[in-house]
Amino acid sequence: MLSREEVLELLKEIKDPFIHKSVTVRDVKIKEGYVSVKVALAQTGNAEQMQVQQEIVNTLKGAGAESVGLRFEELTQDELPGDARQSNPGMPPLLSPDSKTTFIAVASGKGGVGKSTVTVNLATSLARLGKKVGVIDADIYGFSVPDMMGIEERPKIIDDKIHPVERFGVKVISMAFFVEDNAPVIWRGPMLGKMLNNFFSEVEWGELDYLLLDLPPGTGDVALDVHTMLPSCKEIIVTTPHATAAFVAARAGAMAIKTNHEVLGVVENMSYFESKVTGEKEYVFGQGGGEKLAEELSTDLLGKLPLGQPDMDKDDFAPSIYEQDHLIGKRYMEIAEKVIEKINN
Ligand SMILES: Nc1ncnc2c1ncn2[C@@H]1O[C@H](COP(=O)(O)OP(=O)(O)OP(=O)(O)O)[C@@H](O)[C@H]1O
Repeated sequence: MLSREEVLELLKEIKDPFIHKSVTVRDVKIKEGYVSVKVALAQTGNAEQMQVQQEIVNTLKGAGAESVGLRFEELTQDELPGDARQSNPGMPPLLSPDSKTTFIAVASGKGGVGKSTVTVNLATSLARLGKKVGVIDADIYGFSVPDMMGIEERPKIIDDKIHPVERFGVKVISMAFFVEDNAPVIWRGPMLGKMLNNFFSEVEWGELDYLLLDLPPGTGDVALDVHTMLPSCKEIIVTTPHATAAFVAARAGAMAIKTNHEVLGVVENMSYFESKVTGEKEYVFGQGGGEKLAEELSTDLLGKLPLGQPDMDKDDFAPSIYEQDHLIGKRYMEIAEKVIEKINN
């Protein structure tokens, strides 16, 4: 089994690509065959981080680690050599005023209401309608998009640019690509914004009609960063039909409105359960939340989605993507059409 000293010795061989010195190791934990390290780099959230990540995993596994957990943070300004301080990268083309991409943030008041499910299915439906679509999985506390879409590969790095993974015609970048082994990630406040900014500047998105962002639930740092970083972002708020859920979601909507983001509409998820045998609908989580929220935010209810799972026996299965001919898949197509219409008008 590797010792802490051996791990530190091995990591000395790995260089921080920006300052050309050994990477700064903040923490090493070893538990049986599992080695977890926390590393600080001059910059993160970019192609170079992914390369360092790969080097560390290969080195530690080569030396006998069974699995490797990695966490990254950035060196402080004081730790950086003078010439590396305060670099100002300028505005990425995707964010420039003549960018043709419409940003759509998908938000919710609380977790577990289906925000990520709505994001990936709306993205897939927009792609099915012939649009060029990207997704940023910015839900740092529960980056679930790759699993939901059945993505197993990692983005490729070509000429220092990260090329998103494409699935169902949707280009995907996820926080999950920047950690190994599902290690829990604890991001400090300012890093989140930087990471997001890098997702715009370091990723080769190509031309996009729509870029959807799966935000963390609630009205925390990342949600706020998105609001300030993307002044013309549109928003979709997801809620369940329960009155309390709608009440909490109203806060996310209020934040969008306060920062001048147009709320495209509300999606009510888990609206009811429909019996396949009798066709009877049961309103398991209550009723009326979506309507109430839409009214409160002076926007439209874009659709109501019943409870249901994708068909497991289909080809090209992904755990959370409904097929185009699935009852719920059809609902998503209708929502996607409404979204396009609302944006064009
Ligand atoms: N209409 C639905 N019918 C059945 N299950 C659903 C439906 N929508 C979502 N789910 C399931 O509910 C769970 C939560 O969904 P999801 O992860 O999309 O929520 P979330 O709001 O993004 O949560 P978090 O922010 O905590 O990641 C998942 O297991 C998902 O598969």
